[in-house]
Amino acid sequence: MTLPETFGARLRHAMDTRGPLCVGIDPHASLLTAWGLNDDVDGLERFTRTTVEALADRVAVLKPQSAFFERFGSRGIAVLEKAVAEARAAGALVLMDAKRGDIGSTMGAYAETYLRKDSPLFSDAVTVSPYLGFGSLRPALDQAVLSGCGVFVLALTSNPEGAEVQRSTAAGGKSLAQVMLDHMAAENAGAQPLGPVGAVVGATLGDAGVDLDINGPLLAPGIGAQGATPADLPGVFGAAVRNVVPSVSRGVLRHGPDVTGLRDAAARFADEIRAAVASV
Ligand SMILES: O=C(O)c1cc(=O)[nH]c(=O)n1[C@@H]1O[C@H](COP(=O)(O)O)[C@@H](O)[C@H]1O
Repeated sequence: MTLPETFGARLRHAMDTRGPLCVGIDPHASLLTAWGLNDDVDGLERFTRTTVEALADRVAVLKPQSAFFERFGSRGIAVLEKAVAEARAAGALVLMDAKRGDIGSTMGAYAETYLRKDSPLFSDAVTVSPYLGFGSLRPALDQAVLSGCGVFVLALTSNPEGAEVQRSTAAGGKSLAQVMLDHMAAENAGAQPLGPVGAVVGATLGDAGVDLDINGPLLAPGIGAQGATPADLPGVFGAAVRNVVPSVSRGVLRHGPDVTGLRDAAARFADEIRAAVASV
């Protein structure tokens, strides 16, 4: 059996050719209203279609946040399925932001949902939580490699409450987040140009204060609405900034529904990110 091209290779190519920006598709009720849409499935569908049409042919990654679709039940999931397929067809990598985490046998079902090629929600990568134990993620890690997909594992999240858990000291004296990052580095060892396991590290954190040398991508949410800026990236990530995929949701989406407004906002973030990375 020949394995598909790796996620790391596909992501690196997308970052090199399109720039590393990830735009999140987060159809908040308040954004639907601001776009002149109803907070219903039709509004969700128009919001999502407009965002995909505006951005899927130019940004490296689109990251739909599953909760905003799930809240409309099966019809919302249908909108999500269509968006994933259309975004991928237009050349964007789709990172499904589902933040799944469960015991390993259930994690296998999540892995099939997002990472098995014949699934209606098949995506290029998915976000997961390792805080049921890194080993509980094994089915997702294995399925990702089989499908040429990625898994983004929460390490240090952008919300202030995260530190209580993630900065706590694990057996052996390291922070819990560092233990998880060490597992990710082990998964990615030897992969070229990047391994399939990414870490999620908030751009809001100041100096991350952990070893981010995991040979994998680093998703950096928190830019825009949560207060971080692209100029903060070198301070948080240091030399690892070249592997960072900075992520913005509301900071771009608030410029819709005008397609040009969305594209210009994404281009401004992309320019600021390029300048910040070049400064390191
Ligand atoms: O995994 C994520 O994407 C994520 C991790 C994290 O630590 N913080 C974080 O904000 N996110 C997600 O990133 C998006 C941030 O949205 P904005 O604050 O509007 O840019 C939301 O969909 C969050 O769920």
